[in-house]
Amino acid sequence: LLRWNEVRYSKKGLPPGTMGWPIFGETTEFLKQGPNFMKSQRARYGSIFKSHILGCPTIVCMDPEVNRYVLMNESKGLVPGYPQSMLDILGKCNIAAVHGSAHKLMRAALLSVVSPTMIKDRLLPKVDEFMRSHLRNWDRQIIDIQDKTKEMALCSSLKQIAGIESGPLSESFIPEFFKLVLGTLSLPIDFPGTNYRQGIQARKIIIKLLQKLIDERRASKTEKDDMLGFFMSEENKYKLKDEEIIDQIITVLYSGYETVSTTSMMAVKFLHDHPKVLQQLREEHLAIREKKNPEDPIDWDDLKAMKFTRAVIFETSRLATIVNGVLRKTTKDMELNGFLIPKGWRIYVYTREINYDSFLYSEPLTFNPWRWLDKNLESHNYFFIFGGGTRQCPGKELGIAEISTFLHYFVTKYRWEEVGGDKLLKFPRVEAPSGFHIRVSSY
Ligand code: HEM
Repeated sequence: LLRWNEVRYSKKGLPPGTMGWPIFGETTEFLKQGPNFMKSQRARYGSIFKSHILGCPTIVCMDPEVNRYVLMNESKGLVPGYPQSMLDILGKCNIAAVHGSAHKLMRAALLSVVSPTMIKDRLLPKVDEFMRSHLRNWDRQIIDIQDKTKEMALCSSLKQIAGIESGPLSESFIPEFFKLVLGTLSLPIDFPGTNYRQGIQARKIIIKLLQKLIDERRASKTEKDDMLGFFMSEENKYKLKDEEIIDQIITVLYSGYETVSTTSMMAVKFLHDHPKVLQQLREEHLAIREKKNPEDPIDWDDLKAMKFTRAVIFETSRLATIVNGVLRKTTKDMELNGFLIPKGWRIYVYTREINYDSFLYSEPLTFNPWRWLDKNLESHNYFFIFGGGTRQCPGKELGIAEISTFLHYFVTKYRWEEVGGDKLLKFPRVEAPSGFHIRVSSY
């Protein structure tokens, strides 16, 4: 079978590599050995090799220059290649499901609700208010910071999107959102009880809840200063249909959920392990607090002054590798770096190893936020922490604003120690399977 499968995919011009078993391919090796599988294949076949993972014939690309090319050249037939379950559950107007001019429109509309002006005037005040109340009463508690940062990412988004705070709406929304997330990561098997079916049902409920909200707002003719209010506003030049607005909202919730929460959790972990970094971070935040009354919120100028915080966030994302890479697929046969890639194949733009490249980052395994202050690393050509090219993360600054505000209140109010023994998995996702527990006390 192994041989048959190799012959089946042995088209001339394809990169070297192995295809594993029919149907399963090399998915088990990929998930079990993770980064080591990728590194050993690279050692054997070079930075571009073929494989069969997660149900598709795939070209894994670990070459920074070629990765950059793939990200910059969507128009040449390199469109997002995310799994079917994700597309079904996130909706047909979801940004990852649209290409060309439709993508341009959806992206521009999305960028307008997370623009610097929106963050400054409308979103940051909400984030600030949310973080204050979320971090209240942690004193002398043992908390699971993984749980708390997940709740934080979701509830902070709900507040920014539609002013949704604790109450009946959030109580019906949150469990459905969790089902939706699980569904997007499952095999598309539409059978009663499967995660996929539950995800599809959760999507329907979420659509109903959001549509009701839109109808109520329209009927009451009130204009709110949140993201939904901006999408619906007369002055907004992007006139989206209701179903498009709803898919945009689901996109914002989904894209900012695991990224923001995991980065925040890992920042807490690295700060705990590196007291000098924590000390400098705390000084930055105490200096901001000193100029304010206790009740004054974090504003745009404060955010801009948080230079070291930004460096801590980048260094956390780099060292923990919150995002291993992104997926594309070919819409036609094409040539890539001298190889011929058939139509419909996945391209795994695998960026993880770039984070540990000693040419870009000296002593790459050391947690050293100062490296981001010395040089302008954020604008180098292979900075892929937030993706790149036409689909570079539109929520980057909003995500950084949220994590910075969280860190502001966390490090100025509390000190903490790990309760210990909690395991952290690094691959395929950064997570603490049994939670990540810390003992918190007031500072
Ligand atoms: C630390 C936090 C974050 C990280 C590390 C991150 C990372 C990324 C990456 C790597 C991509 C590229 C995906 C691809 O090329 O297929 C991306 C795209 C995207 N991100 Fe983020 N993200 C973060 C926060 C957010 C937030 C808060 C939002 C909310 C608005 C958001 C919304 C999006 C959207 C909508 C896309 C797709 C853009 C497109 O297809 O044009 N992200 N993000």
